[in-house]
Amino acid sequence: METKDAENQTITPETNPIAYTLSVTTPDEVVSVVNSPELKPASRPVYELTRNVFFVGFMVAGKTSTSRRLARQCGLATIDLDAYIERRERRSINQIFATEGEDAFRAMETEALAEFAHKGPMLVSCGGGIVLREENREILKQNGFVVYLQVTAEQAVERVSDVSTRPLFKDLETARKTIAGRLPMYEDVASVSIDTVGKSINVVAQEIQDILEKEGVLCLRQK
Ligand SMILES: Nc1ncnc2c1ncn2[C@@H]1O[C@H](COP(=O)(O)OP(=O)(O)O)[C@@H](O)[C@H]1O
Ligand SMILES: O=C(O)C1=C[C@@H](OP(=O)(O)O)[C@@H](O)[C@H](O)C1
Ligand SMILES: [Mg+2]
Repeated sequence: METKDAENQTITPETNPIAYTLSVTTPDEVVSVVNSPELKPASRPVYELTRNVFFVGFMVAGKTSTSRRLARQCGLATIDLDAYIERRERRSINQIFATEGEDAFRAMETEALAEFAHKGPMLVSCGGGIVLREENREILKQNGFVVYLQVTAEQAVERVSDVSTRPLFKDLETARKTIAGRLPMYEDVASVSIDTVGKSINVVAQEIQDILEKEGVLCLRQK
């Protein structure tokens, strides 16, 4: 499938490796893009990861946007599990929920997580419900550094512009209950927790970069 950027130019591994990794349809593609000898010097990654970094947290915490921002500022590969599932299935998350139900989606989510856990290291933004399955929590804990982005139900409602793309996002009361119910699971997997309330995506991304460098998860590339 051909991918275009904001100027409607075709994105290839050579022209824009970071954007390209957002749209792969097989896990092996990410590895070949990032390690491609064809990359122009200007496109080569500046930093490298020593481990995967998984982003978890409730819907609209900023997992997708923050991991993309960090990928761009550090020159890292990133994959969004929801976007990957949508491209591979050629259907939206909403359509998958509507036609096959949540259990079928959760099975696809586990499969995608397990695939990417061993293709990195890379930034992996997960869907908000990734922590629901114990199997997933084990994969997260054993295969990388887990960044838990915290958000309140009030802030989530303020941020969410279009609930129709998130079948499980209903209203403030449901968001409160879901966050409370998932909290122990997010805390169980978290290597670090970051409060995102009142902070911009750029500020959160910089905070994460500083933590990853301090923890030795993110290093300047040697060559
Ligand atoms: N820290 C933030 N400050 C303001 N808006 C944010 C922040 N993080 C995310 N958003 C906005 O919230 C919406 C959902 O963000 P997204 O990254 O898709 O969240 P998630 O992947 O956690 O569901 C987007 O419109 C995004 O611009
Ligand atoms: O919290 C959840 O159960 C879900 C979160 C969504 O991802 P985001 O957290 O990126 O919105 C998406 O995976 C699906 O709609 C289910
Ligand atoms: Mg997301």
